[in-house]
Order: sequence, then structure tokens, then C-alpha cells
Amino acid sequence: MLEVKDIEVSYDGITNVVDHVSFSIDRPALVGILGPNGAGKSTLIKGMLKLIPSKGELFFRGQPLKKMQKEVAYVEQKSAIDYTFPITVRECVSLGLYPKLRLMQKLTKKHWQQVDAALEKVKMVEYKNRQIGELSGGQFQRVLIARTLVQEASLIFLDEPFVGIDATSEKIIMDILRSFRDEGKMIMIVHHDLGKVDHYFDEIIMMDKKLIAYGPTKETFVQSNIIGTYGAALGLGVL
Ligand SMILES: Nc1ncnc2c1ncn2[C@@H]1O[C@H](COP(=O)(O)OP(=O)(O)OP(=O)(O)O)[C@@H](O)[C@H]1O
Repeated sequence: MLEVKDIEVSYDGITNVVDHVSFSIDRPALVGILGPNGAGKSTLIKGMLKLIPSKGELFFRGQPLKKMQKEVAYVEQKSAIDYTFPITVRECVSLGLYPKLRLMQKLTKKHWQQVDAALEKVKMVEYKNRQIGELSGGQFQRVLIARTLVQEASLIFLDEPFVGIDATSEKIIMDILRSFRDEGKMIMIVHHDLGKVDHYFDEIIMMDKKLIAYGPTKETFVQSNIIGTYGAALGLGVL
């Protein structure tokens, strides 16, 4: 279903920050991308999506990336997003429709109904006319998930979506991501909190510049791989 072949990224042209990473996942899944600070997790996503120069390729449902761009959604790390941009929650979600519109095509009533239905799903309807700058981190993250919903993306990348957000938002987001997975979508999440790995992910990718291990969480999130990824001290502390 998802096949990633030999991704390689170097920012300075000398050392690889992501070093020949390949993996495949053959079922719709919630996939955690795990690794220590600076392991190249965010860079791997950007490299897979060709948002930065990279070597290697990604195939989804047998198609190369360039043939299925409209189906891909990418939610950046919060720190990389301009919160102060003056748009409302509704307008922000509507941006997910743009890949499907013709040039200069205006949004119809039906489009706005789609936007409101997505906001309903992430329990943000009552905030629909607020400026995005007035939201909490968790509420904003829910709005960004609603945007992927209207886009009808089937391959979704989220970079640290749970950092600094409230427990209610985290639960709402996890519930909706699980429903995406149950509908046949693939969701890849860069994630920090090792305590929730078993609970959150069907599959994991463990990396530190190079791929350390990948596969179903139960078999892959084991002490030898944790030590291989994070070092002996953390490996022994977690298990
Ligand atoms: N635009 C950039 N230019 C140069 N080096 C970069 C750039 N972005 C990231 N790096 C470097 O690449 C390496 C991998 O960074 P990346 O952000 O992908 O790691 P990460 O695993 O996502 O880290 P974290 O968990 O701390 O967010 C780091 O050494 C980082 O300093």
C-alpha cells in the first residue's frame, strides 16, 4: 500500500541527515515515526514528499507521488506555521478544498457545508468564525485535521501533532485519526512520547538518520530496537 524506497537527504551536500531509508506498509494504518531529537524524522517526511531536495521515491497504492499529490495532506510542526495569518477557522479549513477546485472557482454553498461538517467532526463548529490566532494549540490542531478531512486526503502526514495540546483535543484527534484508518487511509505521525506508542500506533518506524526497524508496533517496539534507536539508558528505562 505504501512503499518508500531509499530516501536520502543532505542539507549540506556532505552528510546525510536521512540515510537510505526504505520501508513498506501493506495495510491502512496509524504509523508512528520515532527517533531521538535530530534523528531526521521531520526531514524524512519532507524528503518523502519532495518538499525539499531528496533522493528516493514514494509509492502509494502503486502510484508514484506525483500522480497522487491531491490525495496527500501534510500538517507541519506547529512551530513552522504562521498563526498570526488573518483568516478564520472556516477559511482555514476551506483551504483543503483548493487542490480540487478549478482556477478562480469560487466556493459554493455545498463546499461550505462540507467545511462545517468537518468542523463538526473535530468538535470545532462553535469556533468557526474565530481568527485562527485566537485558538489554543489543541484547537488549532483540530482545525488542521478538519482541513485534511475536506481535502479527502488518503495519505496524511502529521509532524508532532500532540506537542503542547490539551488532553481533550488529543483524544478528539486520535478518535478521528482512527476513523480515517478504518476508512482505509494511511496516517503517518512524527511522535515523541514513548509512553503512548503501544496505544496509538499500529505500525512504527524507528530511525536515527538510518532506519533502525519498522513493522507492527507489538513486534517492533521492543527493547533491542529502543536501545538501537535511543541508546542504552533510555532503552532500559522504558522497559
Ligand atoms: N533546513 C535545515 N537546514 C540545515 N539543517 C537542518 C535543517 N532542518 C533540519 N536540519 C538538521 O537535520 C537534522 C535532522 O533534523 P529533523 O528536524 O529532521 O530531526 P527530527 O528527528 O525531526 O528532530 P526533532 O525531534 O528534534 O524535531 C538535525 O541535525 C537538524 O539540525
